[in-house]
Amino acid sequence: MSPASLVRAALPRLPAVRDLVRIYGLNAKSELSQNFILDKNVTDKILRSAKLPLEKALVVEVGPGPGLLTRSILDAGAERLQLADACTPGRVHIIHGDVLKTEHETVLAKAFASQEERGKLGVHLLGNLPFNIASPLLVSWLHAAEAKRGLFGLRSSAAAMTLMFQKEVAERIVAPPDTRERSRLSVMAQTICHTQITYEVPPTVFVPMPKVAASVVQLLPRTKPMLEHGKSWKPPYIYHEDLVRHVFTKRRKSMRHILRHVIKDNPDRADVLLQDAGVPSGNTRPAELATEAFCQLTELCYAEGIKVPR
Ligand SMILES: C[S@@+](CC[C@H](N)C(=O)[O-])C[C@H]1O[C@@H](n2cnc3c(N)ncnc32)[C@H](O)[C@@H]1O
Repeated sequence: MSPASLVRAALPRLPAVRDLVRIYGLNAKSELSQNFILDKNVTDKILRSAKLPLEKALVVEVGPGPGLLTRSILDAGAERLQLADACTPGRVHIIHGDVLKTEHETVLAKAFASQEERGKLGVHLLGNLPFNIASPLLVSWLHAAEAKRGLFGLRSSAAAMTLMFQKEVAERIVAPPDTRERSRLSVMAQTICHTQITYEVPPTVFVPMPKVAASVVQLLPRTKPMLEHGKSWKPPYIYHEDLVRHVFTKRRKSMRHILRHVIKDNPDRADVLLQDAGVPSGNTRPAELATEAFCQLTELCYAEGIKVPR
């Protein structure tokens, strides 16, 4: 028996999640986007498809609900929910609160007794996210990853994210240029991370069954950020966000048209900037633009002090 399985064998058995749901009379609340997975085969598959080395990692799970995904995380070797806490002392720390309002520092302070310990572990953010807050949460993490802040600032390789989204949102996050799904979220995410769908989850595995399917997306922060291009300065990510958002609000227009309206006092500059950013033609539409070209355009516009409508 391996040491890990010895520890596991010595622990009291956790009640089955289906029993916990029954014992505590848990009802999924739609206002909290609660759709639970009560099949461990599914949560194990989510973990396996993530292919993450979790043994030496702090795993931060958002919205554990009845805790089945939590069990799969623990079985994958990560550090250890209330009942799970009692059965696996010290491995689970629970923070009650709105994830959008919880400071990363609160999580770090719960997980690590000292500053020195923080550098020793990688961080993985995992979760079957509440669909109603998934996109704003991801964007806030992208900002933190870009700035190497909080949970994303512990090591040179920033925190990996393995997160379940509504299928349609997942497809937007990973969408390459020239696809129907290509959107603001695709460019924002792909500027900072390598993205891929690792697992498609059919609606039938959730209780209650949602109207839409879900997909697990893995986002691995790039070691060489796209917004730098070897320069000693870089435009703020928030400026990039403003430009990308503005451009996609006019997704049916050409890039030339959009940019000419942004640079009202010198519209003829638009073609030069697009050319310098490597955009093949002024007629290119926002969804056809590669992430690299968006980043170059952001750099050029920022360097020229161009104000982007918010
Ligand atoms: C889709 S359920 C997933 C539950 C569980 N992980 C599973 O897979 O069965 C989303 C969970 O996030 C929680 N949640 C909803 N809004 C939240 C918020 N703003 N902050 C933290 N958790 C939230 C819900 O209570 C629920 O437990």
